[in-house]
Amino acid sequence: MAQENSLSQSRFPKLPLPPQIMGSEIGSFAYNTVAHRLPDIAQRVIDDNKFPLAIKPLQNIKSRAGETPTPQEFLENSIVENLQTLIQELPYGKVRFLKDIEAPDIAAWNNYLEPYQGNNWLDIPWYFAEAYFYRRILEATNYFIPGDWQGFDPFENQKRLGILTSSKSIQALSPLLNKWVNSGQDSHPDNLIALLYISLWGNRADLSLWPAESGDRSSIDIHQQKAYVLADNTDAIANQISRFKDARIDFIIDNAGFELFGDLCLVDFLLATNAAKTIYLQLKAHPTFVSDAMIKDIHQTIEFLGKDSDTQVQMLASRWRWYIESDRLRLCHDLFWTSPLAFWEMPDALRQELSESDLILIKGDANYRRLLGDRHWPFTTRFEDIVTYFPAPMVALRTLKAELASGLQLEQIETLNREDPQWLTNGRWGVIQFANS
Ligand SMILES: O=P(O)(O)OC[C@@]1(O)O[C@H](CO)[C@@H](O)[C@@H]1O
Repeated sequence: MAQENSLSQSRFPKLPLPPQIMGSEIGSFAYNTVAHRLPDIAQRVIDDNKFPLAIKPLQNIKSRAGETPTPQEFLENSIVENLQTLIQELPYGKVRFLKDIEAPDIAAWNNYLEPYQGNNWLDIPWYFAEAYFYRRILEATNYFIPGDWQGFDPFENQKRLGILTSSKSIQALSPLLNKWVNSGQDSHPDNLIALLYISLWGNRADLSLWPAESGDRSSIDIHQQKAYVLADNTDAIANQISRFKDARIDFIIDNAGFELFGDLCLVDFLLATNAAKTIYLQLKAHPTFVSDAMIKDIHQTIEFLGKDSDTQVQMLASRWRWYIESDRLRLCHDLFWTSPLAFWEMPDALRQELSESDLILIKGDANYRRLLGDRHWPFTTRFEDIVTYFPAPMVALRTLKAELASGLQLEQIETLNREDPQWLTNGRWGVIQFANS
């Protein structure tokens, strides 16, 4: 039941674009991320993995003023030294072209980087700096280069710990989900709404902000959290989905770990009630933003759940495995999802594909930032007025972890500024916004 989603609509926002968020905004969360959080994340990559020590001390490359390591020098150098060089570059070093010429995205990335040559990490758009940073982590660890570390996920340990620390919540949720799924069609819309909240609050367990070792962030009281949803379109969303039969739904996934478990619970319900005939999970083509999920993370999560001691968890895992085997749950990845581009810069082929969807669910803070082009929109700007360019009806489920927002009321903003000054970045608040353009 694919509605004809018009592609003829403008593929760019209709509203004039406000300025981009820049790391150079001293005192901002963007500045703190580029100057402090990203170096810490790179250091954690070193600490979390047993990379080989320096094969050959980094040639005193810095003496060749303005030059950067050749691909061979990079290969001869150790992964640890590459990561340490990256740490030293942040934030006043110059951004440079990527060197891992074997990578499938090298031409695209070096095209993105062209206009920023000579800039330091603060003088480029914030989202660009983050996406580039995570791509530089893969260059440093030889992710795309044939050899011992090709295809190695440098965040694997963090992701694994992320799900291990959520076992109690997984075992608490599984019987509930199995009951709702087995009640099938006459399952009450309240169950769907509860699953939207579970998906939303799973986004709090974001490993780029809170390393897995900082403990279980998954145990939350869903309905008690309603008060923390600043824009809540769940009723309209449930109403729309209640009219679906055998629809196509796309889910632009965010993080692995407990967040992914919550997202797959929502997927399970949509498939079991036949609201959706097929669900496409849009996943990352390579590791990024520490915990962002790839196809392998889906398989590993289901495998992990299948080995749980609790039969309710085992039951749900076998059902999820069956959805994949019966092609009702399709795992897709695309290099656009790891690119630094705003969502309105999506390639035509991907845009065409997504236009076939009856509803697109979009998870997480980084994706929300890309929906808005990571720009300084007034927080009262209507969300649906910004995302008019999107090729299908969509729902954003986001906990606020960046200084950007839309669709809020002025009095809300004033109250939040007074009562919780860190409300934009502490992950305590969320939005569930629906744009049915
Ligand atoms: O997309 P997610 O996982 O919800 O959050 C990712 C993210 O919030 O992590 C950092 C912390 O704010 C931001 O730089 C980035 O937007």
